[in-house]
Amino acid sequence: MNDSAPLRRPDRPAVLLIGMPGCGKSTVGKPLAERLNVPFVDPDLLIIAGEGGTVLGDVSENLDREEFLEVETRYNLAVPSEPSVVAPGGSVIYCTPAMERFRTFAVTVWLDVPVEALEPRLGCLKERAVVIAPGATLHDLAAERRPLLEQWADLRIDAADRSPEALVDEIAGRLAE
Ligand SMILES: Nc1ncnc2c1ncn2[C@@H]1O[C@H](COP(=O)(O)OP(=O)(O)O)[C@@H](O)[C@H]1O
Ligand SMILES: O=C(O)C1=C[C@@H](OP(=O)(O)O)[C@@H](O)[C@H](O)C1
Ligand SMILES: [Mg+2]
Repeated sequence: MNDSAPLRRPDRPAVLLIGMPGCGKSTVGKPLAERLNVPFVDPDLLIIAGEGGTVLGDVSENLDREEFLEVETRYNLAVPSEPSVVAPGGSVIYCTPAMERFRTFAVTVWLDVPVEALEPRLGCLKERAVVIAPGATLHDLAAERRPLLEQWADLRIDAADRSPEALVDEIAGRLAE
């Protein structure tokens, strides 16, 4: 993470939201896109529409971890490199080719929410298709993902105990600096 580089650059017209499942990427992404007056893209919805099913779990149930990440990589690689706010599934950080490409046209913002705040927000992890090893806890997952989130993020936002509106204000403000 490089906190001193300018965030807003003409060659990076998109905003990519990353973070643990339940941190609010989809919830914050929509009003952030409205604020920035750009389209909102939720690649998970494109996966469901393209692969069939009503929740992502329908897509993932017959796939192993690597197969699911291949599907996720493919759909994220297809996101247009245009002004937009993109809110993929939290597992996008494992999709290296897609992340390398996002890095060429998006500012990556990490919504950092502690596990204690995520737990009550998350319903069925299986229905959400969370990429988690059998028997692993959300704490295990957060510890595994933190280095990757640090690696990919241009900006970390402390998103604990803050409303989506407050987060939109902060992200839009930081992008305008
Ligand atoms: N800032 C927030 N404060 C309180 N609840 C939130 C906040 N952001 C999201 N939520 C709630 O948490 C749940 C997960 O949000 P979601 O946007 O689906 O997260 P993600 O896309 O990161 O998995 C939803 O029920 C949503 O209403
Ligand atoms: O973090 C994860 O392993 C996942 C989180 C889910 O998305 P959200 O982060 O939007 O909950 C899911 O759709 C994704 O593909 C897998
Ligand atoms: Mg989401």
